[in-house]
Amino acid sequence: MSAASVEASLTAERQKRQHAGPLPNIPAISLKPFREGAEEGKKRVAAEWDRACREVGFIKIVDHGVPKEVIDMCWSATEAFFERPLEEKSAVPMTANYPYGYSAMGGENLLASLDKAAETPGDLKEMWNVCFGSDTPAADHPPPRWPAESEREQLAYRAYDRALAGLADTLYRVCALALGLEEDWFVPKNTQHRNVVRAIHYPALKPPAVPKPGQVRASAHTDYGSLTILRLGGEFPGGLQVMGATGEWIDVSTTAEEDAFVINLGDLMARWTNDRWMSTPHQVINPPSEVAAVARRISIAYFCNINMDAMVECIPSCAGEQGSKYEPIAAGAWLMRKHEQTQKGQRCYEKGQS
Ligand SMILES: O=C(O)CCC(=O)C(=O)O
Ligand SMILES: [Fe+2]
Repeated sequence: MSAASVEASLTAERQKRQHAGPLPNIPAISLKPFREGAEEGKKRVAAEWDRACREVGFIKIVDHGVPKEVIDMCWSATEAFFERPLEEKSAVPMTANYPYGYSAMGGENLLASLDKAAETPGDLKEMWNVCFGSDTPAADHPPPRWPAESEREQLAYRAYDRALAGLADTLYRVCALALGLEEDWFVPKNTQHRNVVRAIHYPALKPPAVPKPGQVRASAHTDYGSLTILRLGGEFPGGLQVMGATGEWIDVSTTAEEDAFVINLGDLMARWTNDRWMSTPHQVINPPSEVAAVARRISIAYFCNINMDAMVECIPSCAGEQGSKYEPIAAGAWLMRKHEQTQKGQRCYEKGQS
């Protein structure tokens, strides 16, 4: 993908945002009134959520109800995982057919998910992905694969997955009310969900490991699924940036004290809502060179993916006067095509396919 075509695709995203006024930062929403259950509080949260999804597509949530111990356990299991020798991590590789497991430094190029031929170098990160699935998984759901002697990681990730699946359920309920649907509208779409815990390690950049021209920690992209729930680390500058209303990049970080998750919407949600809500471009930039040799960063993303065979077609309350803008698509087919695009050396999609 040439620099010009990257710019063109990001410009299109910027144009979509022109209707919204510039916002100084991403909005923050407390889930407390929703979790308390009173109708009035739920409605208020849903209205804030709708506005944030229409104008920004990125939201900080606080009072989310996920126990701190569960987050801390997953965090320390993640640090321990990335300290394993490369052979142990590589024992469970991410492949074209298994979109989970371990992906080594440079193994993914997120920019490639926006177009068909990204020629920039792979992203400066390694990743560990686990998909536990729902309590009633599809028959073809692959059981999670683990490296040897990983009981601690397995327990910590399992607990995190459970807690985040619960949070995802709450967020889908907020989405449903925000779209004028019955609160449990998304429940049947998630009976066989494929939510993924993705731990990401962006190592410190010590010479000779310095970025190649154009190489960044996570290249500009939009997420593919419905909702992403991010837990951010990183006490150093050089982190997540989100495209704001007028196309500028906004730095997004969280502090330990605020105990927030950062939520963003993915392409399927934008499509489902007929672009009422945004799947916002974002990236992770490199740390400034003065601190690059020590500035390691970890984040844990939780990608909420609905049932693979669920059809995504314009939600009735989003059709408006113009009607549906997109053809219905199966969620799984969409996700797998995106995954294949980003795997280095596995560009098995047809050229010319959109
Ligand atoms: O690490 C982060 O802060 C964001 C990662 C991300 O956007 C992704 O993996 O899709
Ligand atoms: Fe992302």
